[in-house]
Amino acid sequence: MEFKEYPDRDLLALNLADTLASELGAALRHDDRVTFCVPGGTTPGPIFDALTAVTLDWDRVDVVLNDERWVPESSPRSNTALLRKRLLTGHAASATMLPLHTETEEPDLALDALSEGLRPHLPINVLLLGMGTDAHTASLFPGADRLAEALAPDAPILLPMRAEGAGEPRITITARYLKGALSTHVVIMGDEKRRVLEEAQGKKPEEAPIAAVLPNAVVHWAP
Ligand SMILES: O=C(O)[C@H](O)[C@@H](O)[C@H](O)[C@H](O)COP(=O)(O)O
Repeated sequence: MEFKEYPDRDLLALNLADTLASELGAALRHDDRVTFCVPGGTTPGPIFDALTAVTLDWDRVDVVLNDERWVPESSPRSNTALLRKRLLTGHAASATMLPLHTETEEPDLALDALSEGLRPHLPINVLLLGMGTDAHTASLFPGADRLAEALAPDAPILLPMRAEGAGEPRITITARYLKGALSTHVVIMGDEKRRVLEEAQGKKPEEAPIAAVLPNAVVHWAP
């Protein structure tokens, strides 16, 4: 794991957006299409804002969420809606969003169709992950009902996930396919998340799921 510390959140957002854009650019020189996998939640908005100002062959970029909350796109908790608003705009408006949500009542019913939609776009070229203060990443929550399956080496691409700390049911890319990414960045802000991340390094992914992706990750932190 590599740890990068920034003096403040604005500088983190600008520098990390720059790093992600140059990795996407390098991948685009090599491949016809490139998969960029990103978190929802509150942290990545300013990074997305900076990315939308970057000139890239966005029309050859496929964007997919790490995970989604099973709520309609009209909900303020919809990560899909966040992406449409903050990432698929400006220069990045020509990128393609690979869906991680459908209007079915439960994520379980949409799993096969969404997984088949993702399969041709794997492995992920550039992966950005967030982390919660319970050490979850994507929707790999400690204590979640299907965490063991999602951490298994033979896991399917997607699994539904229900956990106490998660609010609504979720759908998540499993650890196997997150770990298969060609480049991995984790973004965290604040002292509490830094402490949680440092402690997670000595723990098993069953206890602190972020530990599953840390060995190959660059962690970006600002106070
Ligand atoms: O849908 C989600 O909730 C995310 O994808 C999730 O894994 C997120 O990255 C962390 O919960 C951190 O969230 P914050 O950035 O809001 O702290």
